[in-house]
Amino acid sequence: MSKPEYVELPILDISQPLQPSSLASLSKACKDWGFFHIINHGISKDLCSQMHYLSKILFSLPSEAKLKLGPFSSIKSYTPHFIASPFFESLRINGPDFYVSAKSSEDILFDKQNYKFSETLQEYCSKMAYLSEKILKLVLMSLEDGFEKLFYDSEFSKCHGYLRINNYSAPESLEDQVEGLGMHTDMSCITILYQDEIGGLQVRSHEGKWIDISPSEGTLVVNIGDMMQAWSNDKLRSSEHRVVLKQPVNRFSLAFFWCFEDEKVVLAPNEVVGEGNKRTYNPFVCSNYLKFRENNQKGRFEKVGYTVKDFAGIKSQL
Ligand SMILES: O=C(O)CCC(=O)C(=O)O
Ligand SMILES: [Fe+2]
Repeated sequence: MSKPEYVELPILDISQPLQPSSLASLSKACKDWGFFHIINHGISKDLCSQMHYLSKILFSLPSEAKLKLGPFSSIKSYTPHFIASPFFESLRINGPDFYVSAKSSEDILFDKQNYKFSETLQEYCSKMAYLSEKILKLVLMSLEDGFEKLFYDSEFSKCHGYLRINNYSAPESLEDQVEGLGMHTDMSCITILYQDEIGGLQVRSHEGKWIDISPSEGTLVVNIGDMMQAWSNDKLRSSEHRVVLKQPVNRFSLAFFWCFEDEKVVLAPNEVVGEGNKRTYNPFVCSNYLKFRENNQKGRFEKVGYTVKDFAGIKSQL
């Protein structure tokens, strides 16, 4: 397999108003890669360490305990190994009341011990929800100055978030490169990702090359999801990405997805399409796309019509 190349994605200091040059690099990164980094985001190192600590406790529970939250339980917050990959398992915490969601899993997982599980998750998720709103406004601004004022309240004020705590177990053999999470696009508007220091996240270039998105302390990764790609009439890119496991160690990540409400009709406003440009998507209801993806989950991404383009894209007539 050829060595992945390197891409320099912008690192935005989001504690400061963005300068025109940063907005320009954000705009380019969202169009070319759909990925960028943020720093000074207000998520402390301490909070990330606490999340890591809780994740270790949670995923080291016996399978029987975790499966009480599994696909065949009423709560369904746990995805066991062998669904996404043999190495991947995750726990989902839903908004808008992250505390209640975390507590319902906590009560089933742990007897009476108090690890401050739900409090910590609530703190992390509410900070992520706040950050998502802020970043979405910057992304709108990067499309065109004034779009955040024009569209944020009317189109994005009912967005909601959920967190996936992802655990990748250490592969035994590294002879072939091991896929921890196969190629996919996110269904969100945007995703904010914390990855530990192990590395392995890769984004696919337009030419189909896999490029490493290396971890860096204090930095979060942001990526554009399918909903924003459709809403922006393809001006923002929802890139395929995956996780490869290159070291014989456990890997941990936190993916926070900021999504449209289920009943939202996703349709790029005329101003976003721009005069003289063709629409690239038919309008669709958000939840119908989510169902479409669920039904295709077992299909191989490369072979089966699987993305928002396959679902609602308008085929160009050549
Ligand atoms: O674990 C990672 O770094 C990426 C996870 C991811 O892409 C996802 O959960 O959608
Ligand atoms: Fe993803």
